[in-house]
Amino acid sequence: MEEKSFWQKTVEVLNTDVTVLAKDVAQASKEVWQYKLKAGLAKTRDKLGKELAALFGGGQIDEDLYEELETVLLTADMGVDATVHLLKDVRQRVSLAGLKDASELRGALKGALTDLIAPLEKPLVVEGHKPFIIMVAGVNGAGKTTSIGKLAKYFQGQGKSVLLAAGDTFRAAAREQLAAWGERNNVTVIAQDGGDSAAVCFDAINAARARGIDIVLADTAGRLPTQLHLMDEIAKVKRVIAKADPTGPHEILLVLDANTGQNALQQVKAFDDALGLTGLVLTKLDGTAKGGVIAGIAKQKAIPLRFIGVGEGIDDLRPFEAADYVDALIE
Ligand SMILES: Nc1nc2c(ncn2[C@@H]2O[C@H](COP(=O)(O)OP(=O)(O)OP(=O)(O)O)[C@@H](O)[C@H]2O)c(=O)[nH]1
Repeated sequence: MEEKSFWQKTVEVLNTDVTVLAKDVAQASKEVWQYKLKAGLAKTRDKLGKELAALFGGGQIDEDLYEELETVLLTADMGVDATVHLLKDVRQRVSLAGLKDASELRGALKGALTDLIAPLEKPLVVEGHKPFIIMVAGVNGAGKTTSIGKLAKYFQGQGKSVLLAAGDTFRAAAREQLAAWGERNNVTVIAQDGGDSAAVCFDAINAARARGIDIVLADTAGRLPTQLHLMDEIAKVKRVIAKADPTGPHEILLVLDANTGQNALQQVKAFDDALGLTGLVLTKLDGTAKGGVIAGIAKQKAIPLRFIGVGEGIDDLRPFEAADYVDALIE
């Protein structure tokens, strides 16, 4: 074999160092996120954790214990269906493993909850279309505009170029919020004074195509599922996007505020009926003790939970990972 030159050896060493460094950075970033997730879920964990600690403190597993567990899960906003499902699963685990002591229920519950919410863990892959068009919907104040800013930063971090469509033409402040954010981060924002949402999205897609942009993030105005004319209007936005690109939109995200608890389930159903959702974003998990709502969502219909938000900071939105979530929720 030919002897390697000095430069070949040097390049090899440098490459190894860069790989090791990249791994260190990725690991550190994951640890920071796990810490944030834990801190963010503190309110839910404090409530749930204290109640579970009292239950799992000791003694025998009996019917009274199951009843108390049922109450704890319901008050953590898991909802009736998810609670019934979890209790059944926990009972099965107890009988299969021959568990007797209450302290052993913790592991059984964690296993059952992880299995229930695991189908929601499907990260968004923004490949296959250029531009990849992501339409963002939700009720007023759910965190749509803020999440779009965070997502733009997240995708830029993956080396993608991003263009924002200020499709929330109803709230002038939303357009300004997006424009200011775009300016700070060197991201083009397509907006119109008083224009309609569908027209802004149409223009944005054409602009993105002309500029060779990878991803279009389209904001829309907040609306309640009961405002039927506004639900019709958002269905029109989707149809107009498909006129600009017959393959789009490639992702239709519903942004949900975790504080709404069980009400989130109705929002998912109504927006799914109107738009055919492909993904969810759950924001403000940091401000609520209702983090259990994820279980309710999973039980109703496992629409992928693409991202969860645990704060107002630009890096406080990340892909959802079921096991991390359960670890942060139940110690
Ligand atoms: N604590 C916390 N606050 C958040 C999070 N995500 C968004 N917010 C805050 O929620 C508030 C509303 O966010 P917006 O992004 O303006 O909501 P929107 O859905 O665009 O609102 P409309 O345009 O009125 O429909 C802002 O003050 C955000 O900073 C989160 O994960 N945690």
